[in-house]
Amino acid sequence: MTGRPEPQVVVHPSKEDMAATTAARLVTTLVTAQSEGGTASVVLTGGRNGNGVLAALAASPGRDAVDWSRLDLWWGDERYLPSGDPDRNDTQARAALLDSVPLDPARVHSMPGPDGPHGADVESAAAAYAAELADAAPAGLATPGFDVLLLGVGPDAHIASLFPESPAVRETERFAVGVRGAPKPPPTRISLTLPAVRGAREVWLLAAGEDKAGAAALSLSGAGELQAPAAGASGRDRTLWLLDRAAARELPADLRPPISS
Ligand SMILES: O=C1O[C@H](COP(=O)(O)O)[C@@H](O)[C@H](O)[C@H]1O
Repeated sequence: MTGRPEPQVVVHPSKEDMAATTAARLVTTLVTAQSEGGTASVVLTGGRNGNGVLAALAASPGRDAVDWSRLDLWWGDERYLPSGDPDRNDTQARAALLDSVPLDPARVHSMPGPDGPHGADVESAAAAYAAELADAAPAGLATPGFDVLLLGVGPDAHIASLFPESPAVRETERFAVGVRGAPKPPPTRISLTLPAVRGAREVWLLAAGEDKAGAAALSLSGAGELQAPAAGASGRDRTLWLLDRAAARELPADLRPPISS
């Protein structure tokens, strides 16, 4: 994508350090956004690395610097399961952090599930989420001004529920789509699309663990977004790859920065 800053890569000594440092970075970014604009807006990710960051934030004294009542929360994707299902991304985020901070429930924009008004019709549920995004968007835009959009990176370089070579990763018009037949369970999901991801001010890709090394190297070495959806994720102001040492292991030497302590 032209006209965007090049991705920045930060390598942390361990997965735990990556989670704690990213949590601190998130606090700083949210506090700055709130002091400049009154509110802040974050898109959460599911997965092990995203939940690790939320758990680190819950455990950090810095969390009290955020005005949680003035934070809008959205999701990058959701596993299309009934509310409260332990495999839903929002259930896991609530357990890791959201249940322990004083959020305004009206600002928590979970994606629907099959127990909601759309039943098994995941395409309608995704369209409803796209409409919710549009309702919260500034005039003339289709998505809210996301300050930070978090993305876990799967071992196959998927982000959100945009899997390699899938129809969802090819979507260029809609901002949220239904996904069927995902290669990772559960097969039915809702996902933001690359156009929605690219509307965020900052996009942070989280990858810790050996199983992410191939995906990080592929995405950062010029692969196309159909093959490596993570390669297509970028923020308007900043794209940050936040890795641990194991996930950085296969990066070409010229892309591998010193380990940050
Ligand atoms: O299923 C999903 O997986 C990805 C990556 O998860 P991880 O456990 O391999 O880190 C996640 O980003 C996505 O939100 C989720 O629905």
